[in-house]
Amino acid sequence: MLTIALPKGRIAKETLEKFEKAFNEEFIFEDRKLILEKGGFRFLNVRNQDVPTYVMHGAADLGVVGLDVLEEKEYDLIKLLNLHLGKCKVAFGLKRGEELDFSKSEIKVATKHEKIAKKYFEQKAMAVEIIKLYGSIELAPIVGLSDCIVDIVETGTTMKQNGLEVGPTIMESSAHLIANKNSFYAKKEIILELKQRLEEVL
Ligand SMILES: Nc1ncnc2c1ncn2[C@@H]1O[C@H](COP(=O)(O)OP(=O)(O)OP(=O)(O)O)[C@@H](O)[C@H]1O
Ligand SMILES: O=P(O)(O)OC[C@H]1O[C@H](OP(=O)(O)OP(=O)(O)O)[C@H](O)[C@@H]1O
Repeated sequence: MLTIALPKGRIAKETLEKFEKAFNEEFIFEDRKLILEKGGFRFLNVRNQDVPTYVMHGAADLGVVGLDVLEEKEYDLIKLLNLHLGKCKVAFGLKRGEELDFSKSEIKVATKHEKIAKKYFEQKAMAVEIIKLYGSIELAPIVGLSDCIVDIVETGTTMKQNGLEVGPTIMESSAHLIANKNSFYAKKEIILELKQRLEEVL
């Protein structure tokens, strides 16, 4: 049986809709149940950021997750299919009217995306202090916690309403179907069949 980790939260609804179309059946995790069995597949209801962890450890063969989370986890997983949902970018946010002061000996960056931010500054050979936050990232430069932020931008409204401007983009993101490498080679036929079913409803 193939096990697929599906994300809770922001991209849950659109993800379930894709699977509903592909399977031509309703997909509902009843009440507090975290497992759903459908058409010979087992679906897991997990936190968005935990999806790659389940797939990496082989507890799920496949998963659906945003590229931003995948990049942040740095796991060696197969990207099978772009589902073209949950579209956003990971970008800098700066106080309106300000620019990054590259002459500073160390730039303070508040972010949920620690590794993505660190890699960006490493490539530019710039010293950076990463301040890990778990939400409300846009507050950080306004109250002097950091010089800038690296965060998800979808419409840009949150930055705008908090006195920030969207700066350079680090990466574009959308939800992808991902696979565990061993599962992919061991269960290639069924995985490719599922991929095709999803492709047909995109
Ligand atoms: N405006 C947005 N804000 C946040 N994520 C967005 C937005 N637009 C699209 N996304 C995508 O949706 C994914 C899910 O976001 P969500 O807020 O549900 O989870 P999370 O906070 O990253 O994870 P968790 O629930 O595990 O803490 C993100 O990883 C990103 O790829
Ligand atoms: O560009 P926008 O359309 O305004 O969307 C971007 C905002 O949405 C996300 O926040 P979320 O709602 O997940 O809150 P949190 O990060 O504070 O948990 C993200 O971290 C940004 O703050």
